[in-house]
Amino acid sequence: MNADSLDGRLLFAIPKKGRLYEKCMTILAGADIQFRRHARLDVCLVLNHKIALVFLPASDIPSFVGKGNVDLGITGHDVILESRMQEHVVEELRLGFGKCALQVQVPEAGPIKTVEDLAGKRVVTSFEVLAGEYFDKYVGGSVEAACSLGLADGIVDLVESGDTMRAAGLHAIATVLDTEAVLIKSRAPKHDAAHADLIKVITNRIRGVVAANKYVSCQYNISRDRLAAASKITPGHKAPTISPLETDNWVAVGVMVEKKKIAQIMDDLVAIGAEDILVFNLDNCRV
Ligand SMILES: Nc1ncnc2c1ncn2[C@@H]1O[C@H](COP(=O)(O)OP(=O)(O)OP(=O)(O)O)[C@@H](O)[C@H]1O
Ligand SMILES: O=P(O)(O)OC[C@H]1O[C@H](OP(=O)(O)OP(=O)(O)O)[C@H](O)[C@@H]1O
Repeated sequence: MNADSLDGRLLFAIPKKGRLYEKCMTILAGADIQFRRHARLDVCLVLNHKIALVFLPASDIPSFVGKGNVDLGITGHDVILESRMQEHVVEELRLGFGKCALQVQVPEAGPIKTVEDLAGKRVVTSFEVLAGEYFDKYVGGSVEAACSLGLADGIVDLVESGDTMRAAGLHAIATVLDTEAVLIKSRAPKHDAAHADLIKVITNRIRGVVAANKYVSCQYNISRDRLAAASKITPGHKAPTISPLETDNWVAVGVMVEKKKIAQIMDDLVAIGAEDILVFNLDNCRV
């Protein structure tokens, strides 16, 4: 591929490997961004849009986007702050995956119980900026946040399930930051005029895919006299869709519900007399 073939294309940076990679592939498929990535090539043309995907390490994406070398990117919120690019990028959309927390961890059975106990001690981390700022605030900068291996009294690292931390005999004593994957664009884009519309289209498509992962469609029957109670349990996105049934005083209700709340909501609906409760996953949506 020569540089000419990128002419006029929106450049979209995607993590080339690691924790965010697979989910990014799902998002791109959901947004109908079609491509064929040839082995080992880190730039690839999108077949059905004037876009080229640029596969980069997640940690390099904020500065590529911030400096306007690429137009859009997906990376972790933590990585943006760690590379001090928050002033240079706009976080357009939280993507609902890559959720984890940057935590201060110390040996479970050791003497250190609080962040203050780490004063004057040695902390190892690859998040020098975030850890450095955190310790400046809490223990007056006397903790050395060194990005190197070696004997340490504590570490600052990402925790999702906590398995890695527990396997190492550590436990968390403080959270520096909660993070998730985000869609970012440059605050000072080089090609904004030409690409602004395409950025809007892509952002809206991805917003639809993310919402479809977050919500389910729920449908149930209930007697009309209990409709007010039911509407409190499932208010819906704008309002519930109510359709009459061919039976006296019964209605069918259709609503969107947050996926993580659906089990409790079904319990609550059954408790007020709802019947025939059906729940459907969404493939895609615009809300
Ligand atoms: N356990 C995890 N659970 C959820 N998200 C994570 C987890 N670990 C990392 N992330 C997110 O993914 C981003 C990239 O992390 P990842 O470890 O996949 O990078 P990587 O490209 O493999 O880098 P490296 O292996 O060089 O550290 C992190 O900055 C964070 O936002
Ligand atoms: O709480 P957990 O679910 O165990 O996840 C936390 C681990 O995940 C990340 O590393 P990853 O496994 O992505 O590999 P890395 O060390 O190459 O970054 C992070 O650095 C932790 O080590």
